[in-house]
Amino acid sequence: MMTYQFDVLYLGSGHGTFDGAIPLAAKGLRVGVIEANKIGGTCPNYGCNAKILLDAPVQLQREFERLNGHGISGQVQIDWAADVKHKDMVIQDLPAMIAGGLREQGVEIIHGHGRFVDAHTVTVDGKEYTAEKIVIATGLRPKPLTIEGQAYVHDSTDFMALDHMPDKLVIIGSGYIALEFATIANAAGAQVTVLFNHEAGLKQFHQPYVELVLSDLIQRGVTIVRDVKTQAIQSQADHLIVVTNQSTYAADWILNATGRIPNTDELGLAAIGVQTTEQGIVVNDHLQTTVANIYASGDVLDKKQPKLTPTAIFESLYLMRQFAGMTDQAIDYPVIPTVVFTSPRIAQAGISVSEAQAMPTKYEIKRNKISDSWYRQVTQETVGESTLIFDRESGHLVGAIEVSAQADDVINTLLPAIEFDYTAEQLNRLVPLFPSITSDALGML
Ligand SMILES: Cc1cc2nc3c(=O)[nH]c(=O)nc-3n(C[C@H](O)[C@H](O)[C@H](O)COP(=O)(O)OP(=O)(O)OC[C@H]3O[C@@H](n4cnc5c(N)ncnc54)[C@H](O)[C@@H]3O)c2cc1C
Ligand SMILES: NC(=O)c1ccc[n+]([C@@H]2O[C@H](COP(=O)([O-])OP(=O)(O)OC[C@H]3O[C@@H](n4cnc5c(N)ncnc54)[C@H](O)[C@@H]3O)[C@@H](O)[C@H]2O)c1
Repeated sequence: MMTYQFDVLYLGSGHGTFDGAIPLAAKGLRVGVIEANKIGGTCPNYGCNAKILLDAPVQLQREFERLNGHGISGQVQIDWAADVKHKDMVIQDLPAMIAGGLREQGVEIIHGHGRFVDAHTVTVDGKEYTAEKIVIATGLRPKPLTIEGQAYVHDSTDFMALDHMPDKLVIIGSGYIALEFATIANAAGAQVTVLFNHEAGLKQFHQPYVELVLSDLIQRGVTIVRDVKTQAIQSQADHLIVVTNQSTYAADWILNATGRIPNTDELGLAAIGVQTTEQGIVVNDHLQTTVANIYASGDVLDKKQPKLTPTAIFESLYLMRQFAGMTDQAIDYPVIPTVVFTSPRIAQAGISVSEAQAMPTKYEIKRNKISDSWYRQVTQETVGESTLIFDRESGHLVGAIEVSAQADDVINTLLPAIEFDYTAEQLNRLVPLFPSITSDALGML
């Protein structure tokens, strides 16, 4: 019988890995993690944590704006350079903290780019590591633009490291990153133009709510250009020009936010028989690839679930339980909520409005204006709406969508009712703190 150095070896150290690798090693398994870049991967270093720190002053600015003249006065100015410094200060220790958590349980961390030699062997800088099971959790990277002048565009990581906010920012894209970063840059004083390649933005979100967010951004001076094809970037003496099929746009800085692609191409997967698609690694319902001892986790999967941190955490914990012999069941995904951190935000969970509209005999749709919620007057919140979807037969909540400053908190509050199919009796026994947004959110049921 072959003996391997590790029971489980992970490629990548993001949430698709470490949430599961730490408890797995704590159970006594020999675990290794190979990381080419910063420990912790995208979310802590260049994703969620970094982004939300830059968004916090925007939220404060908006709340101040709403309460201005209601007991406070003045203006909140964002000092971008100081804001970026604060972000760096808060996140700089996360890689060491995560590495510490891994090492404390005996996980060996190997720095470098891993590539398969065979189904049980990975090479890093010429040194080979063997494992009984290998988990590919290599995540995504920005999709490059394939146009003339592409070298002049930057990605989301570059944006969050900018030492000053450019005067004129052009953003190419219409998804999460395009609209969250347009919100932040506009609040920090940039003149922002966003180029959509379609008529609609944020296609996975309820479109009337997306339009509400877009009209708020337009009112604040953001230019949204729809259905436009970006053709080239040209460099002038002191600025850049974005050439499109509609017009040209001057820019000091250009953000490419046209999506992210899986890190599968430099792993040697084809040679060992691991099947991939353009969306990522093909797995079965046990997250097992087409090679029996190789698994995959997180954003790198070809999956229908949203490619988000909570999904990656759920998958890494599922694999931990499977490898530790705690389950042999297929992965059973819970309801995964999604939010776009614009201002106002849009958050949603469960059955969507379009799904409900397609089955009117099964689902009932109820709309609530946030002006019906007393608690919103605390911060003078006036822009917003929520849509709740109920199963007609049981009367239970099966979906919720909200656009408002506190949409993320409202959807988090309603999530257990959707996931655990709460009955009216169970809801009656939920006694939230009062006054609170939670109390108002549950009051809608
Ligand atoms: C700007 C931005 C904002 C985001 N905001 C949110 C948010 O608000 N909420 C949310 O839920 N999600 C957000 N996300 C998504 C979230 O970051 C990802 O879903 C999450 O990081 C996925 O974890 P992962 O472990 O699958 O991949 P990653 O965190 O990307 O980790 C993969 C790791 O693998 C390493 N790697 C790749 N190839 C190799 C190799 N051959 N050898 C060794 N190492 C390798 C990479 O260096 C990387 O560290 C955001 C993403 C971005 C880019
Ligand atoms: N709040 C959050 O949870 C959050 C925030 C940021 C990022 N993320 C994650 O990060 C990943 C990447 O986000 P993203 O915004 O880059 O991708 P995305 O897939 O959300 O959006 C990409 C957008 O770019 C558009 N596009 C594609 N090619 C284009 C072109 N040539 N010109 C103009 N537009 C083009 C697409 O139509 C799409 O709307 C996603 O997996 C997302 O889940 C999540």
